[in-house]
Amino acid sequence: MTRTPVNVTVTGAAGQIGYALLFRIASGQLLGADVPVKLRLLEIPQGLKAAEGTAMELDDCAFPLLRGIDITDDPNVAFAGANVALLVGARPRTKGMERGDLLEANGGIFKPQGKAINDHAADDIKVLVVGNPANTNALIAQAAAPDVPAERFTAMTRLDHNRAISQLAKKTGASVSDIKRLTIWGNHSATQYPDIFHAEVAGKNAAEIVNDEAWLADSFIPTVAKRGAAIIEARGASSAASAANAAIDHVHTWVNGTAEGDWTSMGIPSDGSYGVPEGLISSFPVTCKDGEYEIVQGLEINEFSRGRIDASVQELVEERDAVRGLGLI
Ligand SMILES: NC(=O)c1ccc[n+]([C@@H]2O[C@H](COP(=O)([O-])OP(=O)(O)OC[C@H]3O[C@@H](n4cnc5c(N)ncnc54)[C@H](O)[C@@H]3O)[C@@H](O)[C@H]2O)c1
Ligand SMILES: O=C(O)C[C@H](O)C(=O)O
Repeated sequence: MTRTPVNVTVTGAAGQIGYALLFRIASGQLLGADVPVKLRLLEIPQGLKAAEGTAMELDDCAFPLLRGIDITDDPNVAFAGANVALLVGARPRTKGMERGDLLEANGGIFKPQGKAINDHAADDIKVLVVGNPANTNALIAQAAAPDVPAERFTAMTRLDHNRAISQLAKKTGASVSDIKRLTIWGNHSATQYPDIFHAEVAGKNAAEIVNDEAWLADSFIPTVAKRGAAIIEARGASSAASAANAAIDHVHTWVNGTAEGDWTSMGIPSDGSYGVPEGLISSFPVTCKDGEYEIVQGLEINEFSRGRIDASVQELVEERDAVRGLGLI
């Protein structure tokens, strides 16, 4: 355990997801059981006291891998030397707020954070945006960081991916570990498309096993795509522990790789693959190896999938055009 600690910055550290996330990072679940970490917690001034309370609890866990905790409300300090940044803090939509207002308010958060990452983060920085609207917030941060390779900015669709695996496991009676090669395409929103046409259940094609297009269209896809709203309805607050779990999964897979024969879903800048306009941060099937990801190529996209991918991508185009109109990118 003589390794140099990895600097992990978490924004919105005093929020619900932050509370579910920080203990898992400090215990080694984000990067590995032999990787020491230093935490940098970024909050707004009103959140600093609660973040200090969480830091006290982190101390009280006596995690062997945790080598320090800094708390700040200054992005330039929070991202100094950051190797991994989890951008969780965002402005939620409140009553009477239009979509444009939400994008503008989040631009006020993600633009300066992108600039601070550009100016102060470590050369190997990897960024995961969790705060909604995650794909477009990632685009805003990325645009403000021209010196950082664009592919280091990613958005979280791993929660959707995990939700889809769980629903498919229930439907087929398989265990979740038997399900491979599932894909979330598009936006982390109700237009996302969870695709089982290339997925496998215990080595057999999932769509053939299910063999029920009505279930796909009327049950599976809406259940996965609207799960976030269903959790809010049930809990009175948005998903937190499952979102933190997905953030851990996303970064762990990015850093440590996908299993042989499997892939995962990540919101990443498009290279034009599968007809998704270049530069949009959209969810794709990806494999990861040696800290890099690659889009899975050559999948045949049937008519059922094509229309759904295009609809979600169209929403991303509209979000991109809106933030462009606001001068945020
Ligand atoms: N991508 C996904 O799958 C997914 C899933 C669940 C939730 N989310 C999103 O994650 C975000 C956080 O959710 P939560 O439940 O933790 O919310 P929360 O309101 O409990 O916490 C957000 C925290 O961010 C802080 N914050 C606000 N502006 C900040 C800034 N400029 N810098 C640093 N901190 C700031 C707030 O003070 C607050 O403590 C929301 O946008 C939510 O919609 C995304
Ligand atoms: O916070 C939300 O709007 C929902 C969240 O993105 C989720 O998917 O659970």
